[in-house]
Amino acid sequence: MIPTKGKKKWMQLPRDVVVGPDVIYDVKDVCDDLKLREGAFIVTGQNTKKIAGDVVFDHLDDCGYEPGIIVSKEASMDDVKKVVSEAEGSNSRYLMGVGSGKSIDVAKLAATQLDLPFISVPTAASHDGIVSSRASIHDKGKKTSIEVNAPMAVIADTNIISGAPYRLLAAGCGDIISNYTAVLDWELAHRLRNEPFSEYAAALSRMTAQILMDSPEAIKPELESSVRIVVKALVSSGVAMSIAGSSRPASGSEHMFSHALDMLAPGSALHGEQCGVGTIMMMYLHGGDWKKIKECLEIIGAPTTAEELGIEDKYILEALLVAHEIRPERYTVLGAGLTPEAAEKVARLTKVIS
Ligand SMILES: NC(=O)C1=CN([C@@H]2O[C@H](COP(=O)(O)OP(=O)(O)OC[C@H]3O[C@@H](n4cnc5c(N)ncnc54)[C@H](OP(=O)(O)O)[C@@H]3O)[C@@H](O)[C@H]2O)C=CC1
Ligand SMILES: O=C(CO)COP(=O)(O)O
Ligand SMILES: [Zn+2]
Repeated sequence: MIPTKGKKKWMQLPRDVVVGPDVIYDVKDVCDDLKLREGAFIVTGQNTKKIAGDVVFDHLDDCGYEPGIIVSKEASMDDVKKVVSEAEGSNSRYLMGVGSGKSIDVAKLAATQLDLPFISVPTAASHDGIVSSRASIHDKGKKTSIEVNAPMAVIADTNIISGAPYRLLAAGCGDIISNYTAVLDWELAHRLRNEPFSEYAAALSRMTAQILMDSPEAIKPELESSVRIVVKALVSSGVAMSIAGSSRPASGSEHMFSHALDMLAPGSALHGEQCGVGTIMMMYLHGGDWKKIKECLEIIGAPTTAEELGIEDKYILEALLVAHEIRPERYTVLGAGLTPEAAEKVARLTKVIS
């Protein structure tokens, strides 16, 4: 991983970002460009194996690159260990995460532990983890966000991503829109706690959310152009995080709320969906235009209520109460925590709960 001590600034960015229809067949060219040939090890998911994992495997196999493949079921430390052991056993020289957020995170962390290059091949544009230098992994009953090496390349086939359930793309939009409150929280921490702040990272992150907010009607199901907009925005968010050297520009109080929900009501809603709903409420707390956020998510077709998330009201309220404890070192608008009355007020006023 990159050394970050002292005044040194070391930004880790992907070298190749390939976005477009059928770019999955460019995988060999990308590997060649990175001087990675034999010894690919593919980490894929149960559903995404057929959709993309096998395609990448066959393509590299036909080229004589002798790939290996493993199916990961969950983003857990156990799965990471399995991947590390199999990749070591087969003398793999680089890893590829081909699938959704789970497979990409497992491959990303395994590659970092093995000190091997990593290529991200997302089958859905559901959050900016497809390009970031973080991996969210379950360990000992808790989900932790771990710093890892950024992907050497991102190959986002817009045909494959258009074929994914629309819900995943709408979730990706929620993750992008959440940049607004993340940056507001960061500015607050800079003013109140003198936390280091990067104007460039903040501006890029805010602009990325703004582009989406300016034309939410451009995001529609099964439209290649919509996928292209969202993928580019997710890459841009990832770059903002790389410039900052942390997830600060894209993860604030709304992400803490989402992380709290992951613990209280696991498996109910997608990361980006929860972040979108969190953004509505955190924008209210910031005194900003939360109605515009809600309206934009509604146009896209992303959830804006507890019911649409499939989460009971009581978990929304509990998550609001514990969110500030998720990452105490990251100061946000939640400060030292909301009172139960304040939590209920924000959730009701924004119509997240009824
Ligand atoms: N590293 C980071 O910076 C970040 C990581 N995360 C983490 O990522 C994970 C969530 O990722 P997310 O992608 O939202 O959800 P999941 O990884 O849970 O994937 C959702 C489902 O969609 C399926 N799927 C994906 N692509 C397609 C497709 N093209 N067609 C049909 N089905 C498809 C997956 O299948 P399959 O079973 O094959 O995977 C899976 O069943 C969480 O663990 C979260 O903590 C979230 C944000 C940032
Ligand atoms: O999801 C992220 C940014 O969108 C990553 O943020 P975390 O550091 O909170 O995991
Ligand atoms: Zn996120």
